[in-house]
Amino acid sequence: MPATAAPLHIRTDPHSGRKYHASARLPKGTDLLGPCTPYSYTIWKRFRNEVCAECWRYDGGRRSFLTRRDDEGLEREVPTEETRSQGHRSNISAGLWFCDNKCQNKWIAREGVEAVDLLRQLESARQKKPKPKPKSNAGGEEAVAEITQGVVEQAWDAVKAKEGSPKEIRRWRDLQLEDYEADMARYVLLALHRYHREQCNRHRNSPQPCEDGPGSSEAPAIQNSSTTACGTNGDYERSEWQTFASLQSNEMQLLKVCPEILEHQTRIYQLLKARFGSRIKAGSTTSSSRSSSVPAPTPNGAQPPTDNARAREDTRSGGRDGAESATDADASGCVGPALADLVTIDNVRTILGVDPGNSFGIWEMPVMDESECLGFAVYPRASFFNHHCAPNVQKEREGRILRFLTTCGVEAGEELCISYGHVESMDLQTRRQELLEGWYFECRCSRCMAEAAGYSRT
Ligand SMILES: C[S@@+](CC[C@H](N)C(=O)[O-])C[C@H]1O[C@@H](n2cnc3c(N)ncnc32)[C@H](O)[C@@H]1O
Repeated sequence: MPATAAPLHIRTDPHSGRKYHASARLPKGTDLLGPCTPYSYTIWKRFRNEVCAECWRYDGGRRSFLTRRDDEGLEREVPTEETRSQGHRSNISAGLWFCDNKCQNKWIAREGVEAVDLLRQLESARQKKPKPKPKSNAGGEEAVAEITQGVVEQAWDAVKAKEGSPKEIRRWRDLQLEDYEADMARYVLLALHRYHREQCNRHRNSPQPCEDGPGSSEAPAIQNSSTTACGTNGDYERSEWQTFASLQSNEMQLLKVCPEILEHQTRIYQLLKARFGSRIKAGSTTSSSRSSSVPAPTPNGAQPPTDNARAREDTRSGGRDGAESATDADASGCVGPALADLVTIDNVRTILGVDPGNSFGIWEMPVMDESECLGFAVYPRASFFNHHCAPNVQKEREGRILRFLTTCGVEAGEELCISYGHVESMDLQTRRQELLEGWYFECRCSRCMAEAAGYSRT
């Protein structure tokens, strides 16, 4: 195999979707994707003060190694009137703790310093005291309403119908999110912010909308054998959003099991829309477009396209409902579509729908039965690995980086699979049940198929 050839490629199967296969014979220990970094993540509130936001170090609850907080110690511009009016308050923490300034600088270099302000604004909407849970009925079990696709669409249509109303936007801006909602809202906001930065970089690097790139086809091209498939440096040059948004949505599967999450999801959207996605200013009665009527020049001096020339992008390449993209400079100096344009119901549903079934738990290391789950993260290209109950690939976490290594020699054409959970030692029925409940699919790996065929003959 030539040194630059990709060790794996994607094939699609009618039963289990996209999956990786070996492009050539691979020895044990082959690094399949290179170092993968997450597109977005969240650390649960409970662990926020005990985990480094960059390297995810966790020391059993001790926090003496965490010496930096948010953007503390960094030279920052004084917040503008605009950021202040949007809720920036210096006494509100963004909920980021770092081992040291190295970790802090790394996080800020990747996410952008404005991400700290965004998280601060979000944290100001976190409920200070959790509301007492409503008392359950006599049997102790809450009645769970049946949920259908129609019910879900109706709920979102009702939200959509109200989002043009300044009165509703003012009400949504004042929503106080429960911890689960605020933690999920952080994951959504970081994904939107990253997508925004990708868009800005594309505009900066090419004035024409970019049609190609590794994520634009259904099966992303894996360019290089071991160093850049997931990428650490060039992440923003290629549109990883397209890969992220193409991941299988498990929205309905999750809501069928936990119907109460629908209300959490709509509240998350309402808050994000009101605080980050609305052109309606608090106190105004009309919806206005981007405030400046004079478009800012692009960095190369050219005038950006006028409103009429604004490109409408397809949703899978720019949001499922095709957010209209503005191309003037925003408050952070970013040239390209505004973050506000990306806060759409379809984008938020896409992001929330990707978590169940695709995200990787951030487990306390070394992973043992009693390890804490500190949060979760989505690594778009890594999510194309299918599950096998006798996997030939194992994942290794080093800080926030995941690597995928073959555990044995693999023949050309053979499928490359990881294990989604610790199900290998269970019997067929228990394994299948676990995977159905935790990951929403009936396992059709060769081990399960062979065992099932054996059982059906006896
Ligand atoms: C993380 S995704 C893997 C990528 C997925 N195949 C795709 O096309 O996006 C998990 C989904 O892949 C499918 N899948 C993964 N492993 C499978 C297996 N062993 N048997 C059946 N379906 C599987 C299921 O639909 C599952 O919900």
